[in-house]
Amino acid sequence: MPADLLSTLSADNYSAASIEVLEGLEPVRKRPGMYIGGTDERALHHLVAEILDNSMDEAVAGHASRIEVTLMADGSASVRDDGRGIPVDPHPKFPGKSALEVILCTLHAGGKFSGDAYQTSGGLHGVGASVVNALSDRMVVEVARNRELWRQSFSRGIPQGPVEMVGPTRQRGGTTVTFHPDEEIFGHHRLKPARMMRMVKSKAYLFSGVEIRWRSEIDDGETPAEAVFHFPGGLADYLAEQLSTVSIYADRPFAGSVDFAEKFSVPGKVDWAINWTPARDGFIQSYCNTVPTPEGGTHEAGFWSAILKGVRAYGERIKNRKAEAITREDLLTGGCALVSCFIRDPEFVGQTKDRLATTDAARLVEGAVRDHFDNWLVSDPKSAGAILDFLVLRAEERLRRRQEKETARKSATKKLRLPGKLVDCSATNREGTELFIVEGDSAGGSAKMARDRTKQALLPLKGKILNVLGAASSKMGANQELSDLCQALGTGMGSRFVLDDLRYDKIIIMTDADVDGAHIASLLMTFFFTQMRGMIDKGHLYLACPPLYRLTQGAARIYVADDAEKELWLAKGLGGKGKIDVQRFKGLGEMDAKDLKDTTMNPKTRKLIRVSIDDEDGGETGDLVERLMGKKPELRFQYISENAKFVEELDV
Ligand SMILES: Nc1ncnc2c1ncn2[C@@H]1O[C@H](COP(=O)(O)OP(=O)(O)OP(=O)(O)O)[C@@H](O)[C@H]1O
Repeated sequence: MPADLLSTLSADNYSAASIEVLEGLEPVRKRPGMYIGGTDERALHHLVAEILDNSMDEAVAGHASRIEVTLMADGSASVRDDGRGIPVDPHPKFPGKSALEVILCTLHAGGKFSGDAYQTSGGLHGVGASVVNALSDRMVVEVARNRELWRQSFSRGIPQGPVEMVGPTRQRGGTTVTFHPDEEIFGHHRLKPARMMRMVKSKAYLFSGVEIRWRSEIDDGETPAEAVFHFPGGLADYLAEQLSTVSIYADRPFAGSVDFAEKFSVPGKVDWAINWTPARDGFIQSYCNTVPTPEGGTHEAGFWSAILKGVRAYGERIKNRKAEAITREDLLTGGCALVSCFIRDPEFVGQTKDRLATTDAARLVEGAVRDHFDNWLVSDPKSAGAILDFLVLRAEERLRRRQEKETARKSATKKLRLPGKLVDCSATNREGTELFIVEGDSAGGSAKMARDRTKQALLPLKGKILNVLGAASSKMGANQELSDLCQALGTGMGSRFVLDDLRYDKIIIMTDADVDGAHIASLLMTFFFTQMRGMIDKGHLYLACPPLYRLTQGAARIYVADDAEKELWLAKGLGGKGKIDVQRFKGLGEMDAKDLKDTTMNPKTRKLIRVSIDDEDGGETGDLVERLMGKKPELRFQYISENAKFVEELDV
């Protein structure tokens, strides 16, 4: 919504009384996204990570060696460790409250701030356990200390009584946290055995000093009900498992572990493993203090820097001048790496800790890995030579492509047989360009007027495209709409897909805000997911979010996305004079060019959703696409019955 409008709308009723102060754990329930990144399935599993990370911190600190994680039949999760046990004695600063209650019911309460109780911990904000407590309708914490068992129960962050001594126990120490995620927050999402077990297993790989026992009372038909994870081989084993089905360049990966105390006189260490394969795109999975950092950060930067310098130096050593051209981008093509560092006082971006920001981590990791890598390359000239040749080839390919691309767009537009209905943009290179795939010719009309002709291109599609799941490739090739789409994108599909040939930066699916529109968008996403997966992985695919209503009251005008938002504004008023006029857009074609531009196309005012696949996905997305879009109606039916609650909420 334009900013001037916003300000006129609510100037009158904004006063001191509008300023609320949320108390206790209230802010967590009000804005869960701020603490766990949303309320979706990923966020739900993040609750388990928070509790498991606490037990891992106990293990890494040398106080626990066994952790048990259980997914229970009622959807609760329980994490038990044999560590020191959360302190239960009265807290000196909160009279009448135990340390346990303070930890569970107060944000920013914890034992990891000073570094005395834990040297290198994944926890640092003192928030995790209380957030899980706030977002669970039931939580029970049991603590064994000095052979006494203590227990306290909570509901939605509120203690259901004080901590009580239940009786003697044979356990010397330990903590068991059992929680049931609140459906008010997470709706129909449930903890999934496969996803939980993957998380548990990866933790065991990250710290060989721990044994993690997994148990699930929920049977998903594929995940074992019980398993014990203990990996003395650490990351090298983890990488070998991940690359077990592809050919690799080095028989044994470049793997190792360096204690920072020995080299730099600071606490902490780094473990790593890397190998190259010609068979798939590379990846890096990084961790800091056993917390996954899917967005990377300084430890990853330090690692790549060591590898890059090592590869170039080795090239120089064996007089292969071409190695100078290798860049970090080339390392990642086929380079599969795991990096896990342990440092004191890590600085992460956000509570979900997706990226490490500690500057020093880059220096420490680079310094630790570099010498080892040089030695490894020299000690195994066969693997080193093969990897160097592979990387030089990748660098040459990249340079050739870049050269081609510099002249490409212009000549490609001439050379390529572009589909007649493509309304192309005039920019000569890809940067900043967008292709809107629009539903129907009429929508194409107003979009044509609304677009920025230098950067925004349009491809109107007629009706529904072919559902590619289960369709023979000959049928796909013969389908006019799909072949237009491929030509416009310039990339080829399936095994012939080449991401570098993509002619636009962003591909934006723009369909009506109704059921048909959603169906067309899902057919297109299925097509991209199965035939042009790299486009999604590299973040080029987006969904436009056209509004459903336009509300006008005198001079005030706003666009809203759905009925709930409409009702809200109808009740509140827009701040203009007279009656509120409601216009429902039945389709994009009904919007005039200005409406479409302001709400959906202008990069300054629109909202876009980026289509992405969860890093920890492990095939779940493919599975779901197959169930929903595949040829077997019984799978679709099964999904709908299992998720009936969700489906009831759909606007059909
Ligand atoms: N399993 C456990 N064993 C021993 N102490 C624990 C355990 N779980 C939690 N604690 C104590 O409770 C404190 C608070 O935990 P909480 O998860 O709220 O925050 P944190 O781990 O300090 O930081 P973060 O918010 O980054 O996770 C910890 O710092 C630790 O002192």
